Amino acid sequence: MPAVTKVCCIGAGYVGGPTCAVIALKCPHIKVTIVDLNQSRIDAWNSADYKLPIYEPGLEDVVRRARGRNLFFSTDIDGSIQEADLIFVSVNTPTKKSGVGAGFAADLNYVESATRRIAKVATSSKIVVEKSTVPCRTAESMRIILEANSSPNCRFDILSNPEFLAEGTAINDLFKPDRVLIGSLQTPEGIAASNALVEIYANWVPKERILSVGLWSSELSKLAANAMLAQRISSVNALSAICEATGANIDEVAHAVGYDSRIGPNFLRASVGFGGSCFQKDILNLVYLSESLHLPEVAEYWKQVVIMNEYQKRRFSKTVVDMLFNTITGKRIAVLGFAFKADTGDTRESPAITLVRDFLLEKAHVSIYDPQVEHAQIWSDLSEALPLVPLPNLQKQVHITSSALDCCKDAEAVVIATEWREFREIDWEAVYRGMNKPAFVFDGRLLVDAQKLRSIGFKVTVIGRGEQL
Ligand SMILES: NC(=O)C1=CN([C@@H]2O[C@H](COP(=O)(O)OP(=O)(O)OC[C@H]3O[C@@H](n4cnc5c(N)ncnc54)[C@H](O)[C@@H]3O)[C@@H](O)[C@H]2O)C=CC1
Ligand SMILES: O=C(O)[C@H]1O[C@H](OP(=O)(O)OP(=O)(O)OC[C@H]2O[C@@H](n3ccc(=O)[nH]c3=O)[C@H](O)[C@@H]2O)[C@H](O)[C@@H](O)[C@@H]1O
Repeated sequence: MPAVTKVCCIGAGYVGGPTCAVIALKCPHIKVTIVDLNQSRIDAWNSADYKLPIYEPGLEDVVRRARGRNLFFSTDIDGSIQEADLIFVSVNTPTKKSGVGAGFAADLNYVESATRRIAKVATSSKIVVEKSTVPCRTAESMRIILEANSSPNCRFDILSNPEFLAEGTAINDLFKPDRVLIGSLQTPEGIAASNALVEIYANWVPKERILSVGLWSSELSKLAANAMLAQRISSVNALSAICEATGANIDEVAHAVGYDSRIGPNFLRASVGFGGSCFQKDILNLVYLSESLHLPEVAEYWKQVVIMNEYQKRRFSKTVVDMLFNTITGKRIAVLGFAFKADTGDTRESPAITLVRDFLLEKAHVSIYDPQVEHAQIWSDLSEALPLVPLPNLQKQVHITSSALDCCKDAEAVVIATEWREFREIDWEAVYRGMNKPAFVFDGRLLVDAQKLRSIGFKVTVIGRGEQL
């Protein structure tokens, strides 16, 4: 099989954009075109002042170095498919909202329409790479669609190459991945296609970190990795509830447990709950897969990870109400952070949305500050979370500010929902002066120095710490 010289990536989102921008940077001999149906997203990727559609540390530098050289962003999907030797399908795979499997199964509509587009317009053979996270055996459906619709002189080899980057550290994760996973059919053609993709990554990833496996193992490994990561967080969050009830300290417990080299220290940070577009969706996907395979005990096991996460969010918002003398009606609650984690402007499944919704249902006034999230995104998320509340009513109850200090002014309580570093460094004495008394801080991210805040006068509650106030 000849070496790949032209790559197309369908889907210019959080994964397609950074992943293929890095491929372009590291492989100057390959032309990479990232395409999307969404014109405004492509315009943002092409913007002269590099106001890119996603915030990701280091991304702008990568795009500056490669864009116009061998990296292009376009809405000419057909043209880009036609010229490419290898096509990444990197479209969204959200949880289905209706029909069979609603609330659990992945909605494969976008994957299917991208696949059908490839089949329709391709005039030469292609390697088609599943980059999106998909249920096990999706590659089989893609193959059937491609073979049934393509012209006779086109051959399609399908690979699975799931992405493991985390938002906020995407560029570093892509530069130095723990591993690159490539799944293929174990036929001579499948292995040749896999080798062609290995050659691309080998431009910067050590070969021993590029793992070649079977197609179905690759698809399942991605769901498994996310499920096991989320499981760690739900485990530590379950323990945080025990800590609060017993006087133990979750930091100390996680540290002690993580010291065991078999367990390891990472991803044991108690929080107000995990968010992000993937953990919940991928676990629900695994639950659905298990149920479809008539494995109800396995399905129940994984479902519990999501149930625990919902419990943690509810538990936290209840603590706020309980501590504020069992009512927050008419009180102002300042929510610091709206993104699902620090260093991203992404709010998908952010725990902050659930917290704000809970506070609004308790008839509180809520101020929100996040250094990266667009105000329009916050309104859209809250409108979706409270579909029965018209936007003008929402706007009477919610106030979005452009600084942490403004956000906290006249509040009864500050709730830390995202671990932005700047929240640790704000002038807490000034915050205290501007608040109603008693002034409460609820730290859902183990971020602040509780003792220091207490010495200023705050009443501080930290997730997973037995000692309160
Ligand atoms: N966000 C993340 O950190 C990670 C996401 N993933 C997986 O990667 C996949 C993509 O996720 P994101 O990039 O976050 O989604 P996204 O929603 O940010 O981007 C997907 C893009 O695909 C475009 N699109 C959809 N159908 C199309 C079509 N037929 N033709 C052209 N463009 C089309 C959409 O307009 C959108 O811009 C998902 O399966 C996700 O589970 C995997 C690892 C990390
Ligand atoms: O498939 C995906 O989309 C990606 O999902 C996660 O990446 P991401 O969601 O971007 O971010 P994480 O750092 O994993 O954080 C997820 C959530 O868990 C929370 N978290 C993380 C770690 C921790 O110890 N505690 C904790 O509460 C974060 O605050 C955040 O809300 C995985 O880490 C990636 O490997 C994977 O590629």
